[in-house]
Amino acid sequence: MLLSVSDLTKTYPGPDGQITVLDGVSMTMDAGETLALTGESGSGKSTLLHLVGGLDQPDSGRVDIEGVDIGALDDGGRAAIRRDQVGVIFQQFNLIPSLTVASNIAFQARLAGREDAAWSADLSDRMGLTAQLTKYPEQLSGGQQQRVAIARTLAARPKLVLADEPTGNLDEATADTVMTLMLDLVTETQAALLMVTHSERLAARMARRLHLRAGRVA
Ligand SMILES: Nc1ncnc2c1ncn2[C@@H]1O[C@H](COP(=O)(O)OP(=O)(O)OP(=O)(O)O)[C@@H](O)[C@H]1O
Repeated sequence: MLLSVSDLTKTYPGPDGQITVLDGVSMTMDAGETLALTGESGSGKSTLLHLVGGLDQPDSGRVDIEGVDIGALDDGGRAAIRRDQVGVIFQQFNLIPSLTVASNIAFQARLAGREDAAWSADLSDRMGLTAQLTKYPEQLSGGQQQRVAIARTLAARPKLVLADEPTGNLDEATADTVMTLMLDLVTETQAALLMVTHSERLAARMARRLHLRAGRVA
């Protein structure tokens, strides 16, 4: 099993005391699986994604990635898991403004010790970014930046890809094309994909679905 989430709870401080955002969420994913995370706005989808990626800590419960309890790791250990095993794609791209598109794409793969020029070139080509490689992020459209963010994550060949509305900024036709590419690429690299989406159309293209309602698996 690649990912195991057990009885995860998370609260945030609210005006009238703690607000429970996740209320005992459990789930698992095997290597290579695709899973759509759906639910109304505020149901806890992004919070769950952050906890799985070790970007935030739960109040209770645990997350295991490849059998390692990431809550038991120190900051350095969690950073190493994020660098080596997990790729995140958020709506806000988080590209590095001072690096070219090509360097942005190579960046995470280099950090993970898996730089592979041929694979990066293949990704750039398939994402339609070859003509943009020497440009800087600010010179790209939103949709192009989104594709760079996806290519950068896949270039490092993570075992688990966490994506929060990765095609949320794209028009429907482009979103479908990028989604097809993403699904092809995760299949090729045997990565698992856990993706938050509000789109029924995109959710239907994933193998499984987990629906959250008020912080619980519905
Ligand atoms: N850092 C925070 N501090 C306080 N409350 C927070 C924080 N982050 C999230 N929340 C609250 O937790 C709840 C769940 O947020 P979350 O972003 O996980 O929902 P979501 O299902 O991803 O929503 P959306 O579809 O709108 O992105 C919301 O009520 C939100 O206001």
